[in-house]
Order: sequence, then structure tokens, then C-alpha cells
Amino acid sequence: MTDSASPFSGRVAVVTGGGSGIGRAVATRYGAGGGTVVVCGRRREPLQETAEQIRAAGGRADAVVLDVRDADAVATAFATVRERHGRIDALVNNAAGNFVCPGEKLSPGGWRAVIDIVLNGTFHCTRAAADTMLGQGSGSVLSVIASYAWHGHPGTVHSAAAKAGVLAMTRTLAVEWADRGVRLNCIAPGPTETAGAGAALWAEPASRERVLASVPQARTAGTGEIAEAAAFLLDDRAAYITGEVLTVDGGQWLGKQVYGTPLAQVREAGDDRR
Ligand SMILES: CCCCCCCCCCC/C=C/C(=O)SCCNC(=O)CCNC(=O)[C@H](O)C(C)(C)COP(=O)(O)OP(=O)(O)OC[C@H]1O[C@@H](n2cnc3c(N)ncnc32)[C@H](O)[C@@H]1OP(=O)(O)O
Ligand SMILES: NC(=O)C1=CN([C@@H]2O[C@H](COP(=O)(O)OP(=O)(O)OC[C@H]3O[C@@H](n4cnc5c(N)ncnc54)[C@H](OP(=O)(O)O)[C@@H]3O)[C@@H](O)[C@H]2O)C=CC1
Repeated sequence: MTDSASPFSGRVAVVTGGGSGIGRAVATRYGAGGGTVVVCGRRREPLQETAEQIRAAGGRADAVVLDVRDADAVATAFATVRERHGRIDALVNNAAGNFVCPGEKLSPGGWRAVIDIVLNGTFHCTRAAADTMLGQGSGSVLSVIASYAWHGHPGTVHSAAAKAGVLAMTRTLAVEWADRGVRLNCIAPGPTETAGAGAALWAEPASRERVLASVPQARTAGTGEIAEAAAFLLDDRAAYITGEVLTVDGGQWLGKQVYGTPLAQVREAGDDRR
């Protein structure tokens, strides 16, 4: 049984896109839970900043420059992590690229840009981590998706298709590797305040307003809230959970199920009843 204050003690995690936003928060949470964290991404500076923050708080962290689209570089990087740290207990597939574009205007290059990072990058990293995890007979893979993986969303055909692919990959490999000690799950955050998402998805005040209006809890998530849910799925409290998605979105996607009737109108209709 693990120590509840240090559930990740003696464990090693790789967090892709760990230099910013949700990835940084998950890496920091894993470090605070006693684990060693290897953060990777394309830009060295933000990665080093994350690693320094974790070390300053008393944790252990390394920064590795890596483009998840490059399968050979991914295999080499994960082999190096195993040589250096002896094991890989967790992989967080968090790296992503996104922008809003109507399907009929999306170029093949735009489609590839997102599919290559989100779907292909997730496969490369999962495959490389599995070399170690299946060998040691344990491991936990957590991929960050979005609820439009199952309901779709206008303007995001590339990202929605990629996230749906990641969900199918997760469910498939969860069954393939269940009796070999490796669990795979997804987390689906709702709108979360990060510089990346803000710039890519709600740069205009009007788009931000619309996004906020779509969340029944009427607020965005903090990165720490997403990291806390991620930590639960990564640690042994979730030992019997595999192939699942944990949605952390303030009710956003269920809120879509009002069949076009705004919530305010539903409330008005019930005003005369006690
Ligand atoms: C209305 C929607 C609101 C939905 C709200 C729902 C709430 C929450 C759900 C959110 C779920 C997911 C969120 C996120 O993923 S947030 C993460 C965002 N972070 C990032 O995007 C950071 C990383 N980003 C990047 O690396 C780049 O933005 C990019 C993905 C574009 C990749 O960069 P790269 O340098 O490889 O790309 P290029 O600039 O060379 O372009 C490659 C091709 O893509 C085309 N492109 C690029 N930008 C656009 C654009 N804005 N519109 C259309 N096409 C674009 C570009 O033209 C290239 O194609 P061609 O070669 O064919 O020209
Ligand atoms: N914020 C939100 O509202 C939501 C976010 N999500 C998901 O959460 C995750 C994190 O998003 P968020 O923190 O908002 O966004 P960020 O833009 O802050 O994070 C994306 C990270 O991915 C890294 N990255 C991008 N391309 C590559 C690549 N080719 N190789 C390695 N790393 C790469 C970036 O680093 P670098 O550029 O240095 O490579 C960056 O650190 C994503 O999977 C996103 O789809 C899901 C739902 C909602």
C-alpha cells in the first residue's frame, strides 16, 4: 500500500507538454506526491522552468526536449529515462496542438499538424512507455482528451477526431494490457485557463463569453483541479480503473443535453411551481 501523502514515492512519470498549462500542473502535482518527473516538449525554457519549480518545492525533476511526432526520438528519449531512473511508472499524454477552423477550410497540412501531435504523438509515447511498463509488469498511462471526442464540436474536426482516436486507443490497449499490470485512462477537462487554450480557442472576448456560458458551473477550471483528478487516476486508489474517462468540466458536456433550451428558459418554466 502506498503512503497517502507521498503516493508517488519511488515512482517515475513522463509528462508530455509539461512546460505549460495542464501539463505543468500535473507534473508539479506528481512531484509534490513524492515522484520523479520527466517533463518533455519542444521548447527547452518552459520545461526547465517547470523542473526548477518542482525541485524548488523539494521534488525531483528532469527536462527533456522532445517532439512527440518523431517516433525514433521518442523511443530514444524513453529508453534514456529508463536507463537514468530505472523505471517508468506513469505516462501523461498531454501534448497537443489546436486551433479553430471550419472543416471545409482546413488544409491537409492543418489536419496533419494536429493529428501528428495528438494522435500519432500519443501512440509513439504510449508504445515507447509500454516497452518499460510491460517489462516491469506495472504502469499507468493517462491521456488528456476533451469531451468533443464523443460529441464532436464545430471548428475542431482535426482535434475532435484525434482525441476520439486517443480514446479508442486507450480502451483497446486497456484490455490488451490489463493482465500485464498496465492501466490506461483518459481525463477530459472542460475549458481550463491556460495560455495555450486561451490563444488557440477563445482569444476574442466574445468567444470567451460563449465558452463560459456553456458551462453550467459558470466558470473555467483551474489547472490544479485537473491535476488533482489526474493524480487520482495515476495512483493506486485507481488500481481497478482502466479504459475509463474522467470528465472534469463543471457539467459542460451534459449541459449540451438540454436540446437547445437555455437553462434560464427551463428555470422560467418552473417558476410557478414550488
Ligand atoms: C470554438 C471552439 C471552442 C471550444 C471550446 C470547448 C472547450 C474546451 C475543449 C478544448 C479542447 C482542447 C484544447 C487544446 O488542445 S488547447 C492546446 C492548445 N495549445 C496549442 O495549440 C499549443 C501548440 N500549438 C501549435 O503547435 C500550433 O498552434 C499548431 C497546432 C498549428 C502546430 O504548429 P506548427 O508550427 O506545426 O504549425 P504551422 O504553423 O507550420 O501550420 C501547420 C499547418 O496548420 C495550418 N494552420 C495553422 N494554424 C491554423 C489556423 N489557425 N487555421 C487554419 N489552419 C492553420 C497551417 O496553415 C499549416 O497548414 P498548410 O501547410 O497546409 O498551410
Ligand atoms: N485548456 C483547456 O481548456 C483544455 C485542454 N485540453 C487538453 O489539455 C492538454 C493541455 O492543454 P493546455 O495546457 O491547455 O495547452 P498548452 O498549449 O499550454 O499545452 C500544450 C503543450 O504541448 C506541448 N507540445 C505541443 N506540440 C508538441 C510536440 N510536437 N511535441 C511535444 N510537445 C508538444 C507544448 O509545448 P511546446 O510548444 O514547447 O512543444 C505545450 O507545453 C491538451 O491535450 C489539450 O488538448 C483538453 C480540454 C480543455
